[in-house]
Amino acid sequence: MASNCSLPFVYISGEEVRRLVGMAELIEEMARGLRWVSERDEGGVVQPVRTVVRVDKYCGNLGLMPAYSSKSDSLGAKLVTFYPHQIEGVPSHQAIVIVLDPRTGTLQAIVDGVEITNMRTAAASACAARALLQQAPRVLCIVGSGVQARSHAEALRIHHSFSEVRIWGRSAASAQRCADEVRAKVSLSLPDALRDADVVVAVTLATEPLIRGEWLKTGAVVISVGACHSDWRELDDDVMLNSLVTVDSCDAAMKESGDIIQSGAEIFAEIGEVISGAKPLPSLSDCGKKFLMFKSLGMAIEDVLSGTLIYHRFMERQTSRQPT
Ligand SMILES: NC(=O)C1=CN([C@@H]2O[C@H](COP(=O)(O)OP(=O)(O)OC[C@H]3O[C@@H](n4cnc5c(N)ncnc54)[C@H](O)[C@@H]3O)[C@@H](O)[C@H]2O)C=CC1
Ligand SMILES: O=C([O-])C1=[NH+]CCC1
Repeated sequence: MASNCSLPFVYISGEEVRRLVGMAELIEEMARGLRWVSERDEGGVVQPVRTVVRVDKYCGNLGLMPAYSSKSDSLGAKLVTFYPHQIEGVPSHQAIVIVLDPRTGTLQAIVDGVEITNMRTAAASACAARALLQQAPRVLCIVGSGVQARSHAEALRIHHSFSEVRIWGRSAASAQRCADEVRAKVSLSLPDALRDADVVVAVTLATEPLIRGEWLKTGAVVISVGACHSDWRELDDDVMLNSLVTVDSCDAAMKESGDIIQSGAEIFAEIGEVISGAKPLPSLSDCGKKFLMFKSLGMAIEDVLSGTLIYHRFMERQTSRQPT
């Protein structure tokens, strides 16, 4: 705890986050969190829908995301900024997660929130893919080539072995860099990238519909991670109205998801209800739909469960290194 020893709390960097927690275990942690959220009072999660402070002068946003879980006894909050038109070299999303002692309210840790956001978002998507896929998938298409594209390529491969992973990005050079890093192929045209894909992950900063239903294979699982404002879109009405729609949180979706609000698509369930078995998936032909989709907006509980797990790991390591 060298650099932290004079503070009553610890600071945990992004590099340490990566060392302390793996994607596979975070997937299971997110599955618990998603289930608890959907169990309402019984699940013991308290989390208001994110408050977003708009910084219109700079086209930025500051999200405030507090949460408590009585089941895991975790209390904390994330502060996240997202600046879609970011300047070169500055990440579009920056964050810190604070971990508090739920018994006293005392600050225990400030954890780098960038790495937590990257990992927990992809881990939640991997839970959703596992819950929604009806058969083993072959082709994964990732639309977008930023940091979430990379973490999703890692997380989705944990439970599924894709024979092909495709990346499409607005900039061919950035798509190529991303594809090289994650061992995937670049597709230069979006319809080609989507053709016959079993799983489609949309991780862009698009504000207008980008993915069209006519380009998707019937039965595709679509995971939409971007478009977190009521006036932003990533998917067209054809995708939305022909999908069996699941979300991380109904309350958040009805406030923040432009794709859901503007298309008028009905929400079938929260993904936690599918994971727990409370809402079994109907067959697509029975419900007259073509696609299954998960709309992820990101929830505070995902950050607080991750931050608490990382904090406990960090403290265990410190204790085991203390001279006796
Ligand atoms: N649901 C959740 O829990 C979370 C969602 N997000 C969202 O995921 C998305 C991706 O985030 P990051 O990878 O961190 O961002 P990033 O800045 O690293 O990457 C964004 C990608 O979107 C592309 N892009 C920007 N505008 C576009 C457009 N009009 N059409 C097509 N592509 C476009 C960029 O070229 C880049 O490849 C964002 O919308 C972000 O807000 C991020 C964190 C958590
Ligand atoms: O959950 C999250 O951290 C975010 N969701 C959209 C932008 C950031």
